[in-house]
Amino acid sequence: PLADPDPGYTSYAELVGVVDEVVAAHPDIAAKSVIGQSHEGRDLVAVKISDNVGVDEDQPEVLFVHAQHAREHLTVEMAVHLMRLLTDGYGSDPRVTDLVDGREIWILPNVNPDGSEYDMAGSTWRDWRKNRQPNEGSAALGTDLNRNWAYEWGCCGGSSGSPSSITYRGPAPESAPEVRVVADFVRGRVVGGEQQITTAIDFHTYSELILWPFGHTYDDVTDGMSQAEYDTHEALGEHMAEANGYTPQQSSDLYVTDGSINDWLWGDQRIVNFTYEMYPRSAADGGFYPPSSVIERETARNEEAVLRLLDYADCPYRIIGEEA
Ligand SMILES: NS(=O)(=O)N[C@@H](CCC(=O)O)C(=O)O
Ligand SMILES: [Zn+2]
Repeated sequence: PLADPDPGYTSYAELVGVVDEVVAAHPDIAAKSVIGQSHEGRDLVAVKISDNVGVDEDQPEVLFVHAQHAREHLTVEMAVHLMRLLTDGYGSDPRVTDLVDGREIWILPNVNPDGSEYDMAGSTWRDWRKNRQPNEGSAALGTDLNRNWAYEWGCCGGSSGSPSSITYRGPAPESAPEVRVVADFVRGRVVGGEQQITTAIDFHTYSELILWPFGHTYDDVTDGMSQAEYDTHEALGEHMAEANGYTPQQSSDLYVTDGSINDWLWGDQRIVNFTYEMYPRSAADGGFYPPSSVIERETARNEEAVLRLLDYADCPYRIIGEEA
């Protein structure tokens, strides 16, 4: 971009370059695929990391989603960090090697590239959150991707019907091409009638939280969430929070959301999943725009927590001593 509010953050072009570099350096365990396009036509990329990466092996799959919200740029840096952790560590770090051998890991490093690019195109940050899709009958642009998912969409006052709102849910579930593409990718991981993805993290900023479903209700246990399933989310959330110092809680303890990825991944696909709200804890420490000098520290901070999710990916219910 002509200007750049903080060159330490990774632009979309730089991100594609990093993906190509990682895949070229580790062709046996890393592969890039394009799963679709954003509204403005940018490729939505998926990086698969696993041994025999070109073969769909019968192994538990884990999904990492980054940058649903444009201004949350630290989440793209988290994706870059994870790509490097899981490839550079292979063959040298025994824990990383075992996890890459025994799982198929999918990193979607930026699912809202139009928004990310718009937010960093000027000499100052633009505070953009949504995608860049026009809204019929309105001058206001953008859908909030994290209100556009097709489980209990718009059910509960956890989103807005107004195109100008930053939590605009869109005119219909999956009306945002970026959501449709990612949802189709996840549905595509149902093989022989079974969803191969067992666990997932959707990265956001900020507040330093680990959130689990549901967001659309304050109830722990409800239709689609048994006590054992809730306890599994809570125990795994707490286990990860011990590693990174974030605060673990149900998503609706923060505020009610509807149409979020959390609720769809669990409610529709039965994927045990979490939203990470990364650094900082408060606006006083930079809010959505901490200086790029914190990137290394605040991405490395999540290594152990992510590895703990990968540990349990074969059977998340093991954490409460159950089979499934
Ligand atoms: N990253 S953020 O937008 O500040 N918070 C997320 C929280 C996600 C959730 O509660 O599930 C959101 O409102 O979509
Ligand atoms: Zn967010």
